[in-house]
Amino acid sequence: MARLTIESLRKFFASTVAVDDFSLDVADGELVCLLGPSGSGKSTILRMIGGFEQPTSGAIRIDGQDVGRLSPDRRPTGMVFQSHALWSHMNVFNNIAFGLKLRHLPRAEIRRKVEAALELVGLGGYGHRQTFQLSGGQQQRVALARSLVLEPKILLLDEPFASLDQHLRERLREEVRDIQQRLGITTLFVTHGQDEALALADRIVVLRNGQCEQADAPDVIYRNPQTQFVAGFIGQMNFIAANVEGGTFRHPEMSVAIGAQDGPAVLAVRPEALGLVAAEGGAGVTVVRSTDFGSHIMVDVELSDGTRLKAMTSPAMRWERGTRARLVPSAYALYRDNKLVVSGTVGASTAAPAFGAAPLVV
Ligand SMILES: Nc1ncnc2c1ncn2[C@@H]1O[C@H](COP(=O)(O)OP(=O)(O)OP(=O)(O)O)[C@@H](O)[C@H]1O
Repeated sequence: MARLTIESLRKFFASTVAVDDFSLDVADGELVCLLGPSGSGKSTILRMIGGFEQPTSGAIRIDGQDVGRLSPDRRPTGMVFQSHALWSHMNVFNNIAFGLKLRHLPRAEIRRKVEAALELVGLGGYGHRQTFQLSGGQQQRVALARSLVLEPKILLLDEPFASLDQHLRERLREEVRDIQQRLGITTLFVTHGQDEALALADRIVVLRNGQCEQADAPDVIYRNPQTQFVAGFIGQMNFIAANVEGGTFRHPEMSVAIGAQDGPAVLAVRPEALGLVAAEGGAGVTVVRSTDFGSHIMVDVELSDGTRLKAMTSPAMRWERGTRARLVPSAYALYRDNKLVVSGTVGASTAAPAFGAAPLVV
């Protein structure tokens, strides 16, 4: 087990700022997911930790030791890439044994460690296979075993399952979580997939333009997003732009007493916190689509200004296209210039936003 500390990391590629003043502390045995859109700097951060890219500035410490000047093979890190890059001229055993042979371990010990690693990734008895005889998922398992057999202090996973189909990806991520917990290995996992991050992580770091937007436990990221970007990036979110006037967010179809300063703002409401009631006399919003997911129905509605929103309703209610409805939000967050101003539940008094203290946006 090991602790990873990243201090003010920066990486420029000519005029491109890939990583911009990024700091992070990862505790012993913690699994942190780096999540963000394409080009937000996730892989570059991982590659700098693994030693495959030199930082422009900043420090990377593992258990307090600055590893910045060490080559990848001298760092206590193991990295698994999206493309497994197994050596095709070697069988599975030799692929996994390669790093141990470089360390000149006795043959019996190499055999014991390789077999243990194969068992760990569910490939016991596959040592003699050639890599082309393996499925994509099995090849990624070998890549994982090849890293784990070297007993790294820090495991770095760069979208390791991105090339696999959804079903296999879900299965392998459960297995990785299981192995990671059994070994208690400190892990950084890069992913595009919010579901993957929500399912796997002890903590999610949401990146944007090389900077950290928010680093928190998955439930906090989902329920209490501190920026409009995070609110829109994780899960489904409705955004409505309007003015706050006299302490009330005023949109023709949705007014919420909000206790924020007057001025333009964006109200965010999750579909599960947006209720619909039938509107009388042609007032309200218009139902444009209703999709039955079995456990719930997702109703798309259109506001008078053309804004489309999603409301999650119970299967007991049917909403035909063209029906008029009134919006009843139960929880919201208000953002201004990307920053959270206030969040709350409708009808309850609104509190100043503070981690843990602010009402949840559900
Ligand atoms: N070797 C390189 N040379 C020049 N620019 C690079 C290089 N590697 C990355 N970049 C740039 O740095 C930025 C961050 O890239 P990075 O690959 O870290 O993003 P990412 O979040 O991992 O993206 P993706 O999800 O698409 O893999 C991007 O603008 C990218 O074009």
